[in-house]
Amino acid sequence: MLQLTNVQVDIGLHTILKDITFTINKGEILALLGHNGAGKSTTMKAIMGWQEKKEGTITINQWNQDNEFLAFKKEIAYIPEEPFLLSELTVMQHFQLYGQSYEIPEDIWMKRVEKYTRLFEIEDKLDEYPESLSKGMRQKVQTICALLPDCALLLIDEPFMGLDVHAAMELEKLIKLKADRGTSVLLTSHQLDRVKKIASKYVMLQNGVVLEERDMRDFDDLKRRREDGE
Ligand SMILES: Nc1ncnc2c1ncn2[C@@H]1O[C@H](COP(=O)(O)OP(=O)(O)OP(=O)(O)O)[C@@H](O)[C@H]1O
Repeated sequence: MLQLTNVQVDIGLHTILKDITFTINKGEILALLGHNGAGKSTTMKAIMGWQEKKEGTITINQWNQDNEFLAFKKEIAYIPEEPFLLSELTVMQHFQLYGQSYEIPEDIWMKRVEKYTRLFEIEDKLDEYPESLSKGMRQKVQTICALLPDCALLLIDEPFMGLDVHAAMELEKLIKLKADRGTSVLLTSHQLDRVKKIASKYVMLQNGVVLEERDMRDFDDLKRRREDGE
């Protein structure tokens, strides 16, 4: 489904990502792990085309990012680390914008807006502008925008950060549901306990290179063996 091959990203004189190669299959949830500065957000931005790559290829299904960018982009919904909302649009207008951009049928769009605003407890904020929302509420709006369409790939940078306990639990369930219905999910998170519950695979980044790509089940075993010096 998503394939990164030998992706390199330079920022200024520095190589931030080097030879990044991994795959996510249809309906798979893959966690991108690593310390602060390992290159997780840069990988997400490179997939989105927000960060130019120097080398390598990124494809989703049959679409190559370099040659068919619009078709490629339409396959992705993205929740960035920092909410990215438009100050001149209300909450509802953001949902309408996503509905139109992703051509979601009106009845499905309506049902999802009702469901997600109820689950994330922001039904009473629909006419508000981003500046009057708390950071967590802005995060919820951004999250709902990305959950509205049925994209092939859902990219989520730190999905649970800033969300209250209830919203984080709902999001966890919704991510699993999306994956069960065929969406592939790439997420980054420092909340390992939560990630271990939902991801089936992980890619560990270190200083911009892939250290390992494995089943999530192997994570604790490998960590223990490393700590034991095996
Ligand atoms: N715009 C930029 N200009 C210069 N360096 C950058 C820029 N963006 C990222 N970097 C560098 O790229 C490296 C990877 O950053 P990135 O944000 O991808 O890490 P991360 O794994 O997402 O970290 P975190 O867990 O802290 O979110 C870091 O060394 C960072 O300083």
